[in-house]
Amino acid sequence: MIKVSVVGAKGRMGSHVVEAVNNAEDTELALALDAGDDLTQITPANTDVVVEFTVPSVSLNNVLTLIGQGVDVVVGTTGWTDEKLAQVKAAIAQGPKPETQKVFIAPNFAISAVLADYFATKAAKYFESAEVIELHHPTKVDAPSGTAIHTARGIAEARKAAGMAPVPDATETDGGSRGQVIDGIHVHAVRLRGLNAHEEVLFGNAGEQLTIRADSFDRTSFMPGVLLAVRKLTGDAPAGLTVGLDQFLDL
Ligand SMILES: NC(=O)C1=CN([C@@H]2O[C@H](COP(=O)(O)OP(=O)(O)OC[C@H]3O[C@@H](n4cnc5c(N)ncnc54)[C@H](O)[C@@H]3O)[C@@H](O)[C@H]2O)C=CC1
Ligand SMILES: O=C(O)C1=N[C@H](C(=O)O)C[C@H](O)C1
Repeated sequence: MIKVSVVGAKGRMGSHVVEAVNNAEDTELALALDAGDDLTQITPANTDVVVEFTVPSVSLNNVLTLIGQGVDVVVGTTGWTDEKLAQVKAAIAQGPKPETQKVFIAPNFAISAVLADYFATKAAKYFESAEVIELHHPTKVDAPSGTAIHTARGIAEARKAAGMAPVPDATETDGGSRGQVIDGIHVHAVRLRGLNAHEEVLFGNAGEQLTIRADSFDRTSFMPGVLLAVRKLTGDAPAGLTVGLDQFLDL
C-alpha cells in the first residue's frame, strides 16, 4: 500500500483527495493536515507521498518543508512562477535526498484540461490569433487560473518556435477588458456561481475559428490524475522536479 499524507485536507480539493486515497485499493491515508498543523509530523517513516492542495501564498513554503523532511510531493496548488520553481530545484539539490527526491507539480489534474492544453500547443502555429478564456467558481482566490497561465505560455512558445508575428490587435484604449497579457497571449477570467473549472482556447484566421474547450463539472474529475501522479512518484517518475500531468501520459 502507498502511504499518502494530505496537506490542505480540509479544503475543497484536499477533502476529495482524502476520499480518493481512502477508496483506492493501493493507497492508504497516513496524515491529513491543514492550516496550523506542523508539517514536520510527516516523515518517510509514515508517508511515501504527500499531496499538497492549499493556497498559492503558502504552497512554496510547504513544499520546501516537505523536501526538508525527505518525502516526495505531488502539488496541485497554483501560483508557480519560474522563480518559485527554481527555489524548489535548489531545495532538492540541498535537501536530504538530492539524487532521489521527487516533486511533481500539475496546473491541472483533469484529463480534459491536460488534453485541451496539449491540443492548443499543437494548433497554435496554424492560427494568426489566439486568446484564452478561463471560467471558474467564484470562491477561487487566484486569477487567471494556473491552467490558463500554462496554456498561454505553451501557445506563446509554439508561436515563437514557428517564428510567428504578435497576435493582431488594434486596441488603443483598454480599461482592462482585453484581459491579462501573458507572453503576448490575452487571458480572460470569468467567476460565476454554478461553475467549477472550465477553459476555452480560441484560435482565429481570416474566415475561420477553432475552439478548444475543457469542462470540469465536478472535483472528482481531478482524482484519477492525482492518483496517477501518486503512483508514478512511487514508481518510475524521474527524480527531481517534474511539471505537468502530460509528462506522465503517452501523448
Ligand atoms: N491542479 C489541479 O488540478 C487543481 C488545482 N487547484 C488548486 O488547488 C488549490 C486549492 O484549491 P481549493 O481546494 O479549491 O482551495 P480551498 O480554499 O478549498 O482549500 C485550501 C485548504 O488549504 C488550507 N491551508 C491554508 N493554509 C495552509 C497551510 N499553511 N498549511 C496547510 N493547509 C493550509 C486551508 O485551510 C484549506 O483547507 C488552489 O490553488 C487551486 O487553484 C484546484 C483544483 C484543481
Ligand atoms: O481553483 C480551482 O478550482 C482550480 N484551479 C486550478 C487552476 O487554477 O488552474 C485548476 C482548475 O482550473 C481548478
